[in-house]
Amino acid sequence: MLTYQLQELTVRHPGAAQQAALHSLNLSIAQGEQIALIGPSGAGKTTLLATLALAQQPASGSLQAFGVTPWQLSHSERHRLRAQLFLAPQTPPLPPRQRVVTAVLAARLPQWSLWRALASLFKPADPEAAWQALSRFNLGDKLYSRVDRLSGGERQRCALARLLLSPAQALLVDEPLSALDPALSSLTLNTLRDEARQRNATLICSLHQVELALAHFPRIVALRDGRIAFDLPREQVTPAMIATLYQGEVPAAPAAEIAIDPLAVIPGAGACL
Ligand SMILES: Nc1ncnc2c1ncn2[C@@H]1O[C@H](COP(=O)(O)OP(=O)(O)OP(=O)(O)O)[C@@H](O)[C@H]1O
Repeated sequence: MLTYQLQELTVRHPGAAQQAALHSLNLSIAQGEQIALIGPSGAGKTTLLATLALAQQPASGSLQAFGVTPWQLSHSERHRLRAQLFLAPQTPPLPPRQRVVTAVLAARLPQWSLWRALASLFKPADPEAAWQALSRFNLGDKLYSRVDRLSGGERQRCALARLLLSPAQALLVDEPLSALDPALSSLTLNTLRDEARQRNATLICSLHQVELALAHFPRIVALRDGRIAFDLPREQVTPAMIATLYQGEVPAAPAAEIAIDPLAVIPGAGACL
């Protein structure tokens, strides 16, 4: 079963009508796949994730999600389909004065009645579940903190804890590591991958850290200038391809790390999925 099928998909941002952010993409993604999206700044990674989350309507081409064509559905049918998708944006829009427990439990709002949702604002309905989700990102001690007292990295992990509580079957994560140190980066990617594997969800994660993309993800989709530069199993990604992808850009990873054989930094290469 396919989670996504894109054919000749072109996406333009409102106000940038002349310039497409994504040009004629063709992509098939099977249920349960784990994919890293890489590419230089402005390549189109966020736009692709927003399009897959049905937050951005394509200008042309076709997009199927879970076998249906979302933009041909009624508004309410598309809303129901969105419950199967979870987008964790780069900068999570968490209400600043809210407590972490409430912000995390908000992931369950679509499943709750209005009455239960309102009641949970005053007395969190299932703080134990929120604590467990936060603990998997090493953040259990922040359960009752206010969101605006969290650091940037803690906010990001708080948003990812929401993902664990959502029932989504496609997990779309935009640069989850930008504010995290190396140990937390690995913990975060491992937690996301374990969760996706356990529920057989599809995981698509954009990353600036090429070495972590190669170390954690079996399939690498590289974007440049809104086009797919390559779409390969990580074993087939060469240092030359990475160098070409980031040519003319300041790479996120130091040149020394990019210039080495990617397989050399992959613990148990080929063992994923
Ligand atoms: N809201 C917007 N309005 C107009 N153009 C936009 C908008 N958002 C992004 N773009 C443009 O679309 C293209 C793709 O941007 P996108 O944010 O998807 O790239 P990215 O690969 O995620 O970049 P980064 O790694 O810097 O986050 C860029 O040329 C960008 O300038």
